[in-house]
Amino acid sequence: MQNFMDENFLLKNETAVRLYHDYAKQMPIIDYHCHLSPKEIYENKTFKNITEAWLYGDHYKWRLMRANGVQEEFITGSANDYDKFMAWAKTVPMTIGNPLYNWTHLELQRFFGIYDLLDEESAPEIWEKVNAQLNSEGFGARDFITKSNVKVVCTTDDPVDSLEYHLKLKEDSSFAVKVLPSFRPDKGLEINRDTFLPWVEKLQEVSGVSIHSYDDYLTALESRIMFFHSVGCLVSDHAIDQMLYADTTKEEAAVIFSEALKGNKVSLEDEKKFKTYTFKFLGKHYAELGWAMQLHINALRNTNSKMFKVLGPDTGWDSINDENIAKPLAKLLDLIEQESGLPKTIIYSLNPNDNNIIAAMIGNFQGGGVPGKIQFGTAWWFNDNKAGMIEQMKSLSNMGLFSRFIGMLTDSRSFLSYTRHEYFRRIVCALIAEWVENGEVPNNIEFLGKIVQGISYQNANEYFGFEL
Ligand SMILES: O=C(O)[C@@H](O)[C@H](O)[C@H](O)C(=O)CO
Repeated sequence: MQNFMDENFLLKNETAVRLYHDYAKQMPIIDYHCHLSPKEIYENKTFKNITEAWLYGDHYKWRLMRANGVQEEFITGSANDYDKFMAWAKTVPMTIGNPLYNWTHLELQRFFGIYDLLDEESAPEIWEKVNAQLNSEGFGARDFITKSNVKVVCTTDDPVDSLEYHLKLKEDSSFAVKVLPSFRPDKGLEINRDTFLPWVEKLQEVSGVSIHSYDDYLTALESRIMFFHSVGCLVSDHAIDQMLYADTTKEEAAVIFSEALKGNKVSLEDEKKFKTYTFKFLGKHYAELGWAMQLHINALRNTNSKMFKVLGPDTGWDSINDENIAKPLAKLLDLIEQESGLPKTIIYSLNPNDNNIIAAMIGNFQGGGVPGKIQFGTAWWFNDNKAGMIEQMKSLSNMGLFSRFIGMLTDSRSFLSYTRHEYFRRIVCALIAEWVENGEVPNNIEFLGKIVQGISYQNANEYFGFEL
């Protein structure tokens, strides 16, 4: 029986052990999609206690605490930080089988040198030990990033954002890590949401373009793309909760936009047309600038209306959508490919039933001399666990090139989440080692080690052009 989370955690045979310890472990991290605050990075935010670092924004933990019967007061409510930590500590033993059980202990091990199991009994001492470290030198936001050997962080940013802190970080030679914005124009595409018109107002203000027409709108969007590019942006990101497509023309999209500008809701068919044409426009500009375009498809967000009113988005009330994606996705990719050529594109679906659809789809649009140009994105959110990662990687390897996979990201709001890359790398090494043990893959450790280092780091460096 294997010891609990020792140095060979998840590594079931000698090949896996060698691949992880001799090849994967030392590779730097490129976190090309996360929700960290550039302000907190710039200010090297410190954390008064482990509750602030762990529980203030992590809806993954919040969901498990709720499932464990913890009252909301001890999750996002008015309880004090110690009581919230105790509520999480009581929940942790109940999370066995969930990745948070392992992530929690990995974070205690890697950042605080604590190898005890976290539970109600050990919590008081762990609270003291961790907080003593958090309140000492070297435990700020920047320190967690540099200690994790992170070379690039791509945050998620609204096109109307000033990028004030990215600009400040760019000028700060004391911090060698690249902190780059990602262009996430969701509010500018969701034409029927109440956020649309206020966002257009803000776009008008920050771009200096008076927006009276769809042409003006596209001009303003382009100006923000160029601004983001000037700050170092190389990635865009789109939450496509429902994959939509409709044949359309710029003239049709312009009429639809004008209707929305008057404050009118548009039909679903017109929403499809507006989104299709605007995506075509965006994809063209992404391709021209060498950006990668991320599509995060099939999330079912804010399902609990009562709690959405209280807590807002990204607070643990989302789940997996089951909208069909194949045809509208293929049509959109084909439209952009025909018109301007697709940008580098990374496709994620929150529904693992879409794994084979995406793994097959990406093969339809590879080319341009770019290895892995169209990527099947790593197991996302509810799939960010051992089974979900293995299933995604098996689909990819069954139909595409696993060796060209750009690998893991944290997608997190916590500075302690970089151990997710270790968790992922261990799973990659175990999967390849299983193929070796089965005689499916030659036991050439140098060759396999090179592939592991590609998936862990080098592929992403080359793919995004970070030039590290
Ligand atoms: O980018 C998204 O829309 C999701 O990743 C969302 O931010 C979600 O709250 C999340 O962080 C899942 O890991």
